[in-house]
Amino acid sequence: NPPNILLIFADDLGFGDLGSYGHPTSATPNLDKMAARGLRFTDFYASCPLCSPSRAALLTGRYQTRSGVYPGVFYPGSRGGLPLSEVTIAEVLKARGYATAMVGKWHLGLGANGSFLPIHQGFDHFLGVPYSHDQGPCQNLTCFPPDTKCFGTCDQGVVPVPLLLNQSILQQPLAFPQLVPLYNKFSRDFIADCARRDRPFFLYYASHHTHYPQFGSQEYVGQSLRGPFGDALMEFDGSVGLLLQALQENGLEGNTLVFFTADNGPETMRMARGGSSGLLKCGKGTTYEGGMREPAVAYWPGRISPGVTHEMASTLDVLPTLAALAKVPLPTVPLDGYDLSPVLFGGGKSPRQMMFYYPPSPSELLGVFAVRYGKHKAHFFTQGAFHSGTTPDPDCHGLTPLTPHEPPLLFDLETDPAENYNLLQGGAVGLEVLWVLKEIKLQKALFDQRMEFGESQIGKGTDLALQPCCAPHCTPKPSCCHCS
Ligand SMILES: O=[N+]([O-])c1ccc(O)c(OS(=O)(=O)O)c1
Ligand SMILES: [Mg+2]
Repeated sequence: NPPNILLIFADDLGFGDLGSYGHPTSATPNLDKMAARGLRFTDFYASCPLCSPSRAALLTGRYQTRSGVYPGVFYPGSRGGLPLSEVTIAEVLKARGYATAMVGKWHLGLGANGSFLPIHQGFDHFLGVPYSHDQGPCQNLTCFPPDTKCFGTCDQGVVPVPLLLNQSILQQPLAFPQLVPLYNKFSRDFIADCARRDRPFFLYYASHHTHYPQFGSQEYVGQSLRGPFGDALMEFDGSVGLLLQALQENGLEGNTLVFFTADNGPETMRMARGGSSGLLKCGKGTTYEGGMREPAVAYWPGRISPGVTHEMASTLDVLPTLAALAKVPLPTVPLDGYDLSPVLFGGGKSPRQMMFYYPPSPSELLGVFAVRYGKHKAHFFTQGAFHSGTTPDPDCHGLTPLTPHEPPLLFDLETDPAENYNLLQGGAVGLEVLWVLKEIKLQKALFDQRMEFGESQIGKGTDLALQPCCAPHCTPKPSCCHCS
C-alpha cells in the first residue's frame, strides 16, 4: 500500500507560537513531541500571507495567481471558488485508490448549490465550515463554556456560520464548544474505517485554531498560561495528539506521513488574542517573514529521521511531494512546487532554492513584492496590513502605504532573519552583494514574465442568495437562517 497521508493545517498560527519554536507559555506537548521525533523546518513558507490564496496553493501546488484565488479571501456569498478545473491533492491521490476526507475550514468557495465544496474537489467526505468562523455574527455565541461569549462581534449582516456535512447544513449557527470534539471523532472514525478496509487514506485536517475568535471545549477552558489564545492552541494540540493516537491504535504509524503547517502569519492586531511570529518581522497580510514563514513538521516514524532542517520549502511543495510518495503522475499543468523527498528522507538539499512572495492583492503590474534567493531576500515593494497592527513596528501597520524600493531592500536571512539590517545601506557594498542584487532582480523579472494570472475568482463578488441557509425560504435573510 502507498503511505497514508495526514495533512494537519492550522489557521493564523505564527512562526513563534509553538513551544518547540520558542514560545514561553504556549502548551503544545503533542506538536512539540512530533517536532522532536520528526523533521522540523525552520524555513518553510506559505504562498501568501492570507487564508484562501494560501490554501489554494497548498491543495494545487500552484500559486494563487494561476488558480485565480485572489485578491483577499472568499466570503459567505462569494460567486467564485477554487476552479473545478484545478487538480487538488485529493484528486491526485484518489486516482491511486486513496480514501479522502476533509475536516475543518475550507475557505475555497461555496458557489451555487455548494458547487465548489470539498466533495467536488476530490474529497469523499467533508465535515466543516465553508469559510472563516468569524464570517458570521458571533457576539451572542458561547466561545468558552459554560458562558463566555466570543470576543468582539465578528462579521455582521451575513448568515450565522454553518457546520456542513458534505453539502448539508448540520448546525447554523455552529456550536463552538462542541466543534472540535466532533471533528476529532469524525477523523478517528475515518482512520479506523480505512484501516479496517485496508484502504490508503488522505485526511486533510484544517483546524480553525488559532484564528479569531478563539474558542475551546470545556476541558481546555482556562487551562493555559497564555489565556484564551493559549486555551484554543491547547485544544488544537490535543487534536493532534488524538490523531497520532488513532494512527497508533490502528497500527498505521509506520506507514503514514503526518505533515503539519499553517496558512499564514499571526494576526497581531488581536494583541494578546493574536499569535506571534517570534523574532520574525510583522505578520498576517504582509510579505515580511512573519507573514509567510510558518512552523512546519514532517513526521513518519521509521522513515523520516528526527532533526531540524534549514532547507527552504513551501506549501507549494506538498502536492508534488505527496504525488512522488504515492507514485502517481503530476497534474499536466504548470506547477510551482518541488518534490521534497531529498529533504525528508535523505537529509539532502532542497530542490527549492527560491521563494516568491505575493501580497494579499497581487497585480501583474507590480508582480511579486519580494524574492528569496538562497539566504538573501529582496523587497521590491513593501506594505503594511491591518491584520499586522498594534505591534511597535510601524512597517507592519495597515496605514503604512505601498512603498516601492529601487534598489530593493536586501537582507541576509541567515545572519538577520528579523530583516533589520539592509545590506545596501550604511557602508561599502561588496561584490558578492552586488552579484546577488543583479541575480535576484533577474529572477523576479523572469518569474513575473512567465506567471500567467488566471481570472480572479474573488473578483466575481458576492450574491446574498448564495449564502448557506438552513431554512432556504425563510425571511428576513440573513438572520432567519438560524436553526436550533
Ligand atoms: O482578509 N480578509 O478580509 C479576511 C476576512 C476574514 C477573515 O477571517 C480573514 O482571515 S483569514 O481567513 O484567516 O485570511 C481575512
Ligand atoms: Mg488564516
